[in-house]
Amino acid sequence: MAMAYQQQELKLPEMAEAEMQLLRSKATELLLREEWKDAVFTYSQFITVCRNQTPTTNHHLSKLQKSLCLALCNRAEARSKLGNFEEALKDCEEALKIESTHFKTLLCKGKLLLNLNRYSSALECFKTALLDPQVNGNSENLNGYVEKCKKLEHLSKTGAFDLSDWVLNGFRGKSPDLAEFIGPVQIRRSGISGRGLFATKNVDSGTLLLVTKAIAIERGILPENSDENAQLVMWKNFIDKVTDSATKSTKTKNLIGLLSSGEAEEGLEVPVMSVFKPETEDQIIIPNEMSKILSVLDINSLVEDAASAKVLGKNSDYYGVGLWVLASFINHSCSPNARRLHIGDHILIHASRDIKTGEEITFAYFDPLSSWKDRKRMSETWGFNCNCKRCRFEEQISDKEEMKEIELEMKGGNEMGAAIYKLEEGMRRWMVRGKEKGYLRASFWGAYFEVFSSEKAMKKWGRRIQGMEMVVDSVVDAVGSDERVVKMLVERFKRNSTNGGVLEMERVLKLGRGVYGKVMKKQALRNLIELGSHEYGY
Ligand SMILES: C[S@@+](CC[C@H](N)C(=O)[O-])C[C@H]1O[C@@H](n2cnc3c(N)ncnc32)[C@H](O)[C@@H]1O
Repeated sequence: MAMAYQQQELKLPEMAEAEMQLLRSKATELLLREEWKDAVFTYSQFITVCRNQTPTTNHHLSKLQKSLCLALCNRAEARSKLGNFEEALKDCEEALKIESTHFKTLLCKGKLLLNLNRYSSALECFKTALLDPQVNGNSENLNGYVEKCKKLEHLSKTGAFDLSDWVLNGFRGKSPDLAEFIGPVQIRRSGISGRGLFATKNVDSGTLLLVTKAIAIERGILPENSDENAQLVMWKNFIDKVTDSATKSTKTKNLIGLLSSGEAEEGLEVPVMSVFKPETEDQIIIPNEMSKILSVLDINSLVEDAASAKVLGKNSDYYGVGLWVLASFINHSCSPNARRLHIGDHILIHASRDIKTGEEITFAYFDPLSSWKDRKRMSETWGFNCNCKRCRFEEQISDKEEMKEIELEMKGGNEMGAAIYKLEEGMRRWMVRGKEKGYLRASFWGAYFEVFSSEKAMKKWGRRIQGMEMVVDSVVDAVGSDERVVKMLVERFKRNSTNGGVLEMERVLKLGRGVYGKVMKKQALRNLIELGSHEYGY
């Protein structure tokens, strides 16, 4: 009996060693074959066997630790390929506890942190890795990462993005480096509904307010005649993606837990801005609200190619739906002061006109250049009744008999010049002043556009209606910059290029900054405006 025990004692480490050897080869092969799930499973088995070993000598201990460190690092690699960044990060941290300068782990951890937008921590990792003597062959690659981290960290602090080269290259080549950025904004309780985003300082049109990466996006090409089924499939895939991200990351789950599900918004917590910063450790503790995920997505998902949005670098059949957490705190207004730009998985929100400290930042969930009745219908589809200043004013005025006649005339496709003339006259008699004129003109923008772009109509009505520049100014004052308004100015600019061209171009560029943001130089902006002017028409 004693003999058998002794034999077993002697054999145990060897058996374990053999088992480890087997698991190691299997896991390496799976890793090479990019079978990430199975690789994670096999490395986990290896790690358990390795941890259960009792080292017999110091040499044995050091051998076991080396094996454990490498296995943790490889499991991290496989987990990161599966998008399981948090778990992968934990593996890296454990591996680095064993060997604080393990080159491969430092590289893996750096890339993970970069993916999680934690630029300064990623930079630390890459810098430490650079100190490794075995770096030689890899130094160029590593220096590239160091530079990228420095650049992104700078961008995340300053918001000094420049998309000029990419735009000027016709969106070809490498897409621009984008970092998460929180500008002069703060979440507060809103007079519109629940919480909203507010400006913490005066900003002018085009100023970048925030840049944030999507939790998940589902994209596809949806031709105009595609059936509802195709949209439903996309929506289901999108829900799966969000759920998957939330399952893999506690932070993501907690952030989603902050979002409104459309009910009892007044009672919702007002989060501090630091929870949205990628470097902030997980600090929100919220009960698991995943059961509400469907309504949260219903209320907060954004379609990339919607009103108040531009998608850069994609074709026109393209359709994408996504969830951007911080942008989800922005309420709707029919008289909005911000717009969004979609580039890759990032959303960039910028002021579409000048905004004052303390003012709520809003964008339009649906087209602000549409009539009050159409907007009312769209806001009901969204599940709320828009009660913004513009809607309140237009609701009142919609009772006037004359207004009803004007609407009918415009709908009937009658002479738009006559209808506009009637509207302008009406506004004079009803003593409509200031911004309110812009509200009504924005509501009937299609008609103004038709008249201002037709030489025949202008010959007949031009003298009797307000000048185009005044109309443009008042519309921009009411709803912020819009590419359709810019388009009209561009066309006029082309017609009158010999007459005051420079000033007009400056004006177009100013409005262009409201549409695309101050994220590119003049020439690139000009190109975009030119592209935009081919895109829209009535
Ligand atoms: C994306 S969330 C905006 C942030 C939300 N207020 C919160 O507290 O989380 C969209 C929801 O906000 C509310 N909302 C946004 N704009 C509104 C408006 N103009 N009027 C009324 N409710 C609005 C609606 O409940 C809508 O479903």
